[in-house]
Amino acid sequence: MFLDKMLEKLEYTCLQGDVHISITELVYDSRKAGKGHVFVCITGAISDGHAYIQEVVEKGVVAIVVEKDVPMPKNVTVIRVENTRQALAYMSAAYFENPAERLITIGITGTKGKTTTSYMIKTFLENTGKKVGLIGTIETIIGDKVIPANNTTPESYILQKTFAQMVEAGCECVVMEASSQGLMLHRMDGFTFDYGIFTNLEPDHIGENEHKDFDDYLSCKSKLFRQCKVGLVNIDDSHAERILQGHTCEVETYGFSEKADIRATDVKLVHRPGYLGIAYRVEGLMNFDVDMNIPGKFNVYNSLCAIALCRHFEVETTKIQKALHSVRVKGRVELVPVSDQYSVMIDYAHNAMSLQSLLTTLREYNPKRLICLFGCGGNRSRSRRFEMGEISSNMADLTVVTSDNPRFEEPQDIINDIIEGVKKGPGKYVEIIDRKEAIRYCIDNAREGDVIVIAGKGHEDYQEIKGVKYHMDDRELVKDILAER
Ligand SMILES: CC(=O)N[C@H]1[C@@H](OP(=O)(O)OP(=O)(O)OC[C@H]2O[C@@H](n3ccc(=O)[nH]c3=O)[C@H](O)[C@@H]2O)O[C@H](CO)[C@@H](O)[C@@H]1O[C@H](C)C(=O)N[C@@H](C)C(=O)N[C@H](CCC(=O)O)C(=O)O
Ligand SMILES: Nc1ncnc2c1ncn2[C@@H]1O[C@H](COP(=O)(O)OP(=O)(O)OP(=O)(O)O)[C@@H](O)[C@H]1O
Ligand SMILES: N[C@H](CCC[C@H](N)C(=O)O)C(=O)O
Ligand SMILES: [Mg+2]
Repeated sequence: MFLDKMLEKLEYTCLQGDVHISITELVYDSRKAGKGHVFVCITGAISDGHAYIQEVVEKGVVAIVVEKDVPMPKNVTVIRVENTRQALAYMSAAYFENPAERLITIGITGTKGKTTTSYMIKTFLENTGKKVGLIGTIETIIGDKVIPANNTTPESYILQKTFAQMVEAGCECVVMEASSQGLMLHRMDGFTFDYGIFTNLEPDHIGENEHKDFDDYLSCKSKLFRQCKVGLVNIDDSHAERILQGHTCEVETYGFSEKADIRATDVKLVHRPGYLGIAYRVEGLMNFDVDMNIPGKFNVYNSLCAIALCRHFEVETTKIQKALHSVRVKGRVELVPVSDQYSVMIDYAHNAMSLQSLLTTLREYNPKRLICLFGCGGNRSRSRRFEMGEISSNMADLTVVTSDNPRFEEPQDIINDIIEGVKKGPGKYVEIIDRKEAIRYCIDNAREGDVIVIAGKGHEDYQEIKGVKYHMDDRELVKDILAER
């Protein structure tokens, strides 16, 4: 492909050389650069692509794209843009021949519920015979191919490449999570979503390398509604109006509010031994009953917005009802069969909002005791630790503080932060740094009627320590502990 074709939709200045040159590959990592490539210099969180110009020129790169002043390398085209991440997105879309235009694209943003909703939508749409690709926190699914995820929303080049592979695999639709960082870092620039979904908003992802404050977080999420054709918005969320500020899409609303286009009413918790579920009625633009065998009031929101979306695809009501009865998402309110006497649940709640909503909804099922085990990730928003500690202390009968992914921090330091939060509330707590031993403690001390929540790691099958991911899966830990008893 010619460089000028890749730059077509971008504003740029050619500082040196010719733009009508043939390019063999688009790269943004010097380690992958080679002859005939164009290299886009990204200013990253850890390193700066502009520092590798000499290296890539020696490897035979014919053009570079920069956003900073750099010494001019010889015999190479140099393109200057305002923002190289944005340039990478536009160039990637062009390089893969705008695959998003050949897919129905559905993007979901919000603090919580994105992953759950995306699987519900995929399941519903597949019931109409459509082939649906998925991109999110757990994995990317392209037809029969499943690739574990690195990021919830991948870098633009990977995203566009994935879209192209989906088109190739015969997918008609793609449902994806649009993370706030993904929106902030221009990973989804260069195409328009057919549908944008807003689940909810609470402060999160605020801190070093993440968002500078709540306004920035909110404004990144709102970007989706200037980049989609139809927006489906949770009208009950107090931030809905701000999320829609400056929107350019058609808007449809869902929620419990009388004003919502699609409403949930008559919510009933379903509690049978070894079974926690929820039932409700859909009203407004659609009318039917729903009975789900996954728990949690928040799953009313998740399923309601998936239903609202499916209305646009004319999915038959009976198919939605059937799909909802069987839908399950790995590591999201996932019940592990352990005992008839008590319940063990693996969940991905790893911030204040999710833990609060999780524990609130589990309380409603009237467990004898609610036991909450969790740790917090290192090198992530520190405020999560104090907040989660306090919430658990206020809402659980017993909090078991342990390790999550410490990354480059000391596990004990993270635990100390959590305990500072726990101490603000009235709850009892124990501290067991080793995650397996902490789970063992919960199981050894379980009593009839208890609900034990193992929170924070959900689908993850690793524990990340100092840059290395060691195999660890909460499901396997539970199984091993039971076998060792
Ligand atoms: C902190 C952060 O956001 N890191 C992400 C980011 O890294 P970065 O671009 O800052 O990379 P960097 O290492 O500083 O390097 C800068 C540039 O120099 C280049 N480089 C680097 C070294 C070298 O030798 N040569 C070279 O050319 C790199 O290729 C890059 O282009 O860009 C990478 C590629 O897109 C991401 O994989 C990586 O995500 C890491 C894994 C991450 O954990 N990110 C989190 C914060 C994140 O994005 N989370 C959101 C939301 C999660 C959710 O709540 O669901 C997500 O969407 O995943
Ligand atoms: N609509 C919701 N509102 C509040 N909490 C929710 C909602 N849906 C799920 N949760 C809680 O949040 C956790 C994460 O849910 P899910 O993975 O669907 O959200 P997400 O938006 O994809 O999160 P992440 O950004 O971490 O990937 C669940 O395990 C559950 O505890
Ligand atoms: N996508 C989230 C995942 C956090 C999950 C938790 N287990 C942790 O490691 O902090 C993040 O990167 O902030
Ligand atoms: Mg997710």
